[in-house]
Amino acid sequence: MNTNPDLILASASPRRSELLRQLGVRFRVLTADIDETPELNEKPEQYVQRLAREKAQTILRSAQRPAHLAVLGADTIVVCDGQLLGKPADADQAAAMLSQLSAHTHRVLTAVCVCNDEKLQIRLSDTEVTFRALSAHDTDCYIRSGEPFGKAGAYAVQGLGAAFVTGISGSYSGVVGLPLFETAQLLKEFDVPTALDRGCPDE
Ligand SMILES: Cc1cn([C@H]2C[C@H](O)[C@@H](COP(=O)(O)OP(=O)(O)OP(=O)(O)O)O2)c(=O)[nH]c1=O
Repeated sequence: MNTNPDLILASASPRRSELLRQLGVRFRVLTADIDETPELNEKPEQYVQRLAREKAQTILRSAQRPAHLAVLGADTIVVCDGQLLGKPADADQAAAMLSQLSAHTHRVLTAVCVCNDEKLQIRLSDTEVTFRALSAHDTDCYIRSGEPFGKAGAYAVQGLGAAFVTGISGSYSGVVGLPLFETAQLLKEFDVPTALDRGCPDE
């Protein structure tokens, strides 16, 4: 959706592009590479919102951005037993994350930030996800599928990982990486049209 975009999506995540397309937003992707190291004593809610803001602001300040366009950045983390789980660096980390999630309820936090030259707004989506107990065979096969990599908490609810999920309370799209209710609200505040605002969806 590159012709006459109404928004810049500051994300390399194919899931975020897919979800934004679901709203019928006309956007262009520019990716922001930021340092994702948590600060000392930073709470998960603060961390995820800071990262979403930094992703959006990095692109807002970049020379590549067409001056009039608002920018959207987002970040997703998993919090289990008070511990923050990001994207696993390797198979061992993925196995450790999955064993932590097994037979537990965890939270998935996704922050969305939209900004332009005048203002910046952030929304936070907080969803509870419950996993069934995972066997060593489940974990091994799942890691070999490759799906855990590039995903916060080492799973994808929109993929094979759905077989582990017994329940969700909150925003499904937030777990996948972009909470669409909150996103649509933010876009309205920035006068970025969705297909609903245009009166009919893009074909
Ligand atoms: C929990 C969960 C996460 N994820 C993904 C969403 C995000 O892409 C990823 C979390 O990593 P993020 O650091 O939030 O995003 P990203 O590195 O993929 O992309 P960018 O920083 O360029 O925006 O985990 C799923 O796809 N499904 C899930 O069920």
